[in-house]
Amino acid sequence: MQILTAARIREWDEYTIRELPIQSIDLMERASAACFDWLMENGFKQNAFTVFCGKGNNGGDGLAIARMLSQTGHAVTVYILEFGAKGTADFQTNLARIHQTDAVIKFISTVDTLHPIDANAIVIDALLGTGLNRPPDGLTSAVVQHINRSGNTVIAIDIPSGLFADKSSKDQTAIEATYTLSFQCYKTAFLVAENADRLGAIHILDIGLHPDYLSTITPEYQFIDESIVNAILQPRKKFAHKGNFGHAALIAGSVGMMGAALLSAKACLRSGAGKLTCFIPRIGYEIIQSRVPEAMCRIAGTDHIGAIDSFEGYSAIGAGPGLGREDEIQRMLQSLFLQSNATLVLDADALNVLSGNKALMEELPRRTVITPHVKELERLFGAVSGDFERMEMARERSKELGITIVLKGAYSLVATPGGMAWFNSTGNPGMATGGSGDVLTGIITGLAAQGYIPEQAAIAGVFLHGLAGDLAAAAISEQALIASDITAFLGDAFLQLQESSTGE
Ligand SMILES: NC(=O)C1=CN([C@@H]2O[C@H](COP(=O)(O)OP(=O)(O)OC[C@H]3O[C@@H](n4cnc5c(N)ncnc54)[C@H](OP(=O)(O)O)[C@@H]3O)[C@@H](O)[C@H]2O)[C@H](O)CC1
Ligand SMILES: [K+]
Repeated sequence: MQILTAARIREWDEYTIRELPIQSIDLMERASAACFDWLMENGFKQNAFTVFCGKGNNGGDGLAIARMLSQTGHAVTVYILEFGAKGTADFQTNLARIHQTDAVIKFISTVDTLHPIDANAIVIDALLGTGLNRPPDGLTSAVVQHINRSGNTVIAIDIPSGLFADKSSKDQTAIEATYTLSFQCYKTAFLVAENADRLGAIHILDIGLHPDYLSTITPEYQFIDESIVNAILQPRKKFAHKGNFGHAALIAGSVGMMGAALLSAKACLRSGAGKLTCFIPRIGYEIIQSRVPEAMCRIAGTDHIGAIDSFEGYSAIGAGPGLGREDEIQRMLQSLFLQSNATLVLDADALNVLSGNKALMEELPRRTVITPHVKELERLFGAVSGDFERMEMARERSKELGITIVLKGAYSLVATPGGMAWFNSTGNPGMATGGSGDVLTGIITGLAAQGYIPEQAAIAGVFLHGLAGDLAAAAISEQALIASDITAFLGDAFLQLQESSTGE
């Protein structure tokens, strides 16, 4: 699924009106009917409604929905936010149409005309949509706060009023919706943590915008879905041998942190790598040898990793889980960057070492994937004011350094050197648990070892990681999920992908 900016959505609207063709008012009718149908199919058949409308097309949608509700016997009160200016043409048409119904229509022109909302009514928020061009203030802000304070169920049309579709709305007054019914595609605003309290449950409604438009644009953001991952992953050939699937290496673990190495190693093997060598300190030798018999072990250092003589012979090397931050580790990473031709996957302490020595960043090979969480990204590249700036920073640094950046979060973002950014669509809060990141490092390393280029390994890796987590949560709950369950369900994740590609 595409994630489009407000400007792109407007273009898509115009393209549909021109090419389908369809009249603008009929497109509004379709959008409104999709909302009305959703309300009828999702438990709101018996309710009374209070509909708040602005005078743009979002308000036009609100009026059309109100008409449909009134015509089907619902008690409907409509409040129109009135600044004296005329509404859009489609708003005006729908205003004329709603006068033919029993809906009660009232205007809000001052704060004094704000009346308590009927406690039993479902509130429809159609004040402002993707046409928002400044933070709400004055009367608009007062109406938004009035709705938020009511405690009623609030259903936002297209986007909670007061939220920008594609930039930060932090500290701005905005509707806190229970549900958001949005048209056709995700907006970036739906994917950032800073808006979490405003969006409620999001439902994307198909309003039949012309699909051909999408082939005329390169969107800034995309969702990673099954079809994208299936296009990346290749089936294993009948006469293949383990040499065809690469040799992965993991540099991980230290005293007290061998679990991180273990989690990465198992996930790496379960991702299909042909062979795996683990570079570990002596302290972890028996642990890895007995718990992951499929992996080979090379000892480097005693309590933590020390010098490694050769990085040759590996198609991908993952470094970071449970490493520690000793000076020797910094020297080891420096020689890794200089000597290895493999795809590198850097996480956790490898990133902390990089943050402590920014000069080392200049030496990062271009075939590197880094997998920071929010704090690690800021330690690497500097503080930001919010989620949107952070995403932009990931994109910029990815282009500048020529590396792939996986910014981990509820919707992990994969920023690629070509300037594209991909949001992951799988995963759940149960995965916010120790070791989950180590599993991801193992998966991406395992995929890269098989010859997938860094950005493909990152895109397929985050998707598989999230999907395995979703399957694990479905089986044992989000609460009980631990990182090794993600690895345990990787097989089911691969099977689900295969089924979706063969249409079984
Ligand atoms: N393709 C689709 O998805 C369809 C979307 N539809 C609906 O249309 C809206 C977008 O409608 P639009 O008329 O472009 O914009 P809005 O209704 O969001 O806003 C209208 C005007 O409001 C003014 N504005 C902007 N910011 C503020 C603010 N902070 N306070 C007060 N007023 C504000 C601004 O006008 P100004 O002259 O005052 O600058 C806006 O122009 C979309 O969200 C969908 O709901 C179609 O119905 C179907 C297809
Ligand atoms: K709205």
